[in-house]
Amino acid sequence: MAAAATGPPQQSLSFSTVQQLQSLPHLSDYLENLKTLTNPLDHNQFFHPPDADGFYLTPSDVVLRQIVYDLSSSSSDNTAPSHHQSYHRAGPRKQIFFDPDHVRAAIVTCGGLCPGLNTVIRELVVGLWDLYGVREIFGVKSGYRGFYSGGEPVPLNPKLVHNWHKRGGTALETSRGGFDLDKIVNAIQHRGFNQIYIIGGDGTMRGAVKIFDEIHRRKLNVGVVGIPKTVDNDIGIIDKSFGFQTAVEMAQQAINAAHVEAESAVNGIGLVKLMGRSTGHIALHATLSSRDVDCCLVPENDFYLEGKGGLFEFLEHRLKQNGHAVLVVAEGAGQDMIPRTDAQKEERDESGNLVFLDVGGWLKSELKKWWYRDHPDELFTVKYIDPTYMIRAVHANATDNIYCTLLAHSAIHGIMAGYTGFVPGPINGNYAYIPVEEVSQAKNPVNTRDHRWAWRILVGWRILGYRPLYGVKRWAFRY
Ligand SMILES: Nc1ncnc2c1ncn2[C@@H]1O[C@H](COP(=O)(O)OP(=O)(O)OP(=O)(O)O)[C@@H](O)[C@H]1O
Ligand SMILES: O=P(O)(O)OC[C@H]1O[C@](O)(CO)[C@@H](O)[C@@H]1O
Ligand SMILES: [Mg+2]
Repeated sequence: MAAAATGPPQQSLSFSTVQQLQSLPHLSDYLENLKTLTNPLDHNQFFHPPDADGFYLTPSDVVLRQIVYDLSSSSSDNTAPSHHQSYHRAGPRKQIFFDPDHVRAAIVTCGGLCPGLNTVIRELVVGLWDLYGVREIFGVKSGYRGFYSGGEPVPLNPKLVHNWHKRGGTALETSRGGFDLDKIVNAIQHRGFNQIYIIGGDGTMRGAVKIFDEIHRRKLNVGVVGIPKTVDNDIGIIDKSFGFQTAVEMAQQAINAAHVEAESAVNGIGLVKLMGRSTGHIALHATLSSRDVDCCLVPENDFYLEGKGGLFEFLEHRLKQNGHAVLVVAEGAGQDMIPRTDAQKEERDESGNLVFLDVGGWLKSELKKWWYRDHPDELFTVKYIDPTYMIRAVHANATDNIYCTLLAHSAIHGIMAGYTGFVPGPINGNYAYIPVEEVSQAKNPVNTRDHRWAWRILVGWRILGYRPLYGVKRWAFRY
């Protein structure tokens, strides 16, 4: 192609990056003489395509982790080993390592709720049943503790779960805490489970690593797969977690209400608190998609209230300019600024997560103090909306439902093929198998530094005062 008449000078650049294939644990790593069978999909009239060779995946089918490179740079982050990694592609294999007649699958959900949990459970059941002919599928009730306490696992079948994708929550129930490794693995052995599907967030994945390690140590013929669930979208490597988009969509209702309330008052502020313990993805995406939000506070960026570049100065400006303002805050933002008693400093939930204080309630009271101190004679209103569980206690939207289905089926194909200690997930749009240990350590903060996300950085910069005070609406349109 001819070089453009104007524009940057063209350089000849070469691209030779060696991709390291991330090894994936397999039952044959520690068990000898495992029998293999031909995949029953071979005889499935709906699945078996004319070109069977192209249908099944082999170990040479990989997904690249890094697809964006700076070809002119040899010393940039692009050379970091993690960016050169590739992962096995998810999907059915020609040979399977489990006889479907001998599979006893267990499904468990742990941690907080997330839209799509029931869809994943449903699709695990339907997929195991219809694709592979598995008939012994059990739901473990109430999280990790359900393996060893609280009654018998529930037998599951397609008829029972047929409409579960239309229900929020988890029909298997969930809980925090109760992780007792020995009791869990003893129960797995005692009940004869040989495929364990563990659906949960970062804490759950750390537990899954321990279960996988213990099963490995005991040399059990048991496959373990983690299915990452986090409404906060705080799990790394994968593109995003299921339920996140649904939550962002649900948050719009709260933002709309805050906007209406703010607009309808003199010097009105609509304040919305959204979930996000350590990451501000929900707050940020809800902000940017709404176009009604003036300021978004996320845990990844510190902010301050008073003085030049502080939140109050920004709001003062917006109220003068626009008569009202909408503020969105992620629950994990500003936690260091809220006064805590000694008891509150120590308070943790059953899983050991620090219990957060209500940043929304605190901000509301600080805003009022500020306004009436500086403007004693002017009207002012703060309407605080905390939709908390309303954004996650719903069923998944259409996009998340498809995502959950692909995740569940990827998990089944992987475990039937003998892989274990892995997580299925989309990387750059393609489903891959990632070692659960790697996923359990990978975080996914909002990237406030990368130039590709300049529009995001502005959200924080504006508050810190490095930029003129512009609303998100205006900046978001520019990019
Ligand atoms: N380091 C760990 N080792 C073993 N088990 C853990 C660990 N961290 C958490 N768990 C267990 O995992 C389960 C879920 O953990 P947690 O309550 O932190 O939720 P999560 O999986 O992080 O989900 P989310 O935070 O998205 O709601 C609990 O049963 C908890 O005891
Ligand atoms: O009140 P629960 O059920 O412990 O869950 C609240 C937490 O769970 C999450 O939804 C997911 O970690 C967080 O955003 C929130 O802090
Ligand atoms: Mg968590």
